Amino acid sequence: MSIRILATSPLVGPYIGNLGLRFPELCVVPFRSPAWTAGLATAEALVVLLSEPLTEADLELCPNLKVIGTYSVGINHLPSAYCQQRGIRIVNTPGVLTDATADLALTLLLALTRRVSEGEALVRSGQWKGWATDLLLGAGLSGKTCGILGSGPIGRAFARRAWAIGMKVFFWDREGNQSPVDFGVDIAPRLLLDDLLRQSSVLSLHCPLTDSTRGLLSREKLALLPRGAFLINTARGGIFDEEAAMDLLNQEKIGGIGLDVFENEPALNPKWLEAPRTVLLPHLGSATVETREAMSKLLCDGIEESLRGASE
Ligand SMILES: O=CC(=O)O
Repeated sequence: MSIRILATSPLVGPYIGNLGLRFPELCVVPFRSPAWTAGLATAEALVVLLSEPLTEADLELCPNLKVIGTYSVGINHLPSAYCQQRGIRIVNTPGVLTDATADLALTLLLALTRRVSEGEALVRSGQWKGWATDLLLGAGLSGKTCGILGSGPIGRAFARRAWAIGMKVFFWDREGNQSPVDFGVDIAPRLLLDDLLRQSSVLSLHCPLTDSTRGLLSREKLALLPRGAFLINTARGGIFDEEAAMDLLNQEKIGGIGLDVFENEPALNPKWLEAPRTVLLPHLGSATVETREAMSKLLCDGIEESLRGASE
């Protein structure tokens, strides 16, 4: 039987299994295993994870390919321009992971500013001597400014959360676009990047990784942040210069960094493990049962629609 749908994971929930009932030519095998490579020759649909980058050369081996489903909202691991040229549809999972990702960004921000990891480590170490006036004092957020890079659904969802804890919100997305952003509970100004950086006590990244956002926050740009600012990234590694951010952190110019994503993850720069005032998570933005199931459903529905649409 020749393979029509080539997936690298059963995903969360019953949806890939159900798709297999309707398309028996579905096969789940590890990414880049010999069986996966062999399946490319007949595959009409590929299902991959965000940690499984596809190249043009891979897709050259798929003469029948109609659709690629990625279990992520980000599509920076796929050759989009090539897909467009060949009429290969990309199905991703926007919308359903918005709240989970914004929740995680807020979790990082609160954990960082209220020194949650240090407090927990102290309690678990058995060294806690009791309540003290100056024990692990953190930074308050109410009344402070929050700059948000990216005014898409996740940036706006994070803005609502920042607003709810009393922060004053500003956005930036594309240079030159200065129309205010209505984020559902308030309307926030959109600033030029340098102005936003100069004013952000907290900077949270919510833009995709593209040719125009890769390396966007260079050493010079990061240096514009006010002394003691907090940087949160739940978007993608590669948007800011990690070495420069670590230098600014060590010089106490940056107050703290909360990261869910890294350049070259999971092989992170070992300096992160030694860096002070950081909270580091293993790319958990969409990691709730409800969200991952909703992502599976959206992805499998999109694959089915693409295959049926193509054969009708
Ligand atoms: O990072 C997570 C995603 O792109 O879904």
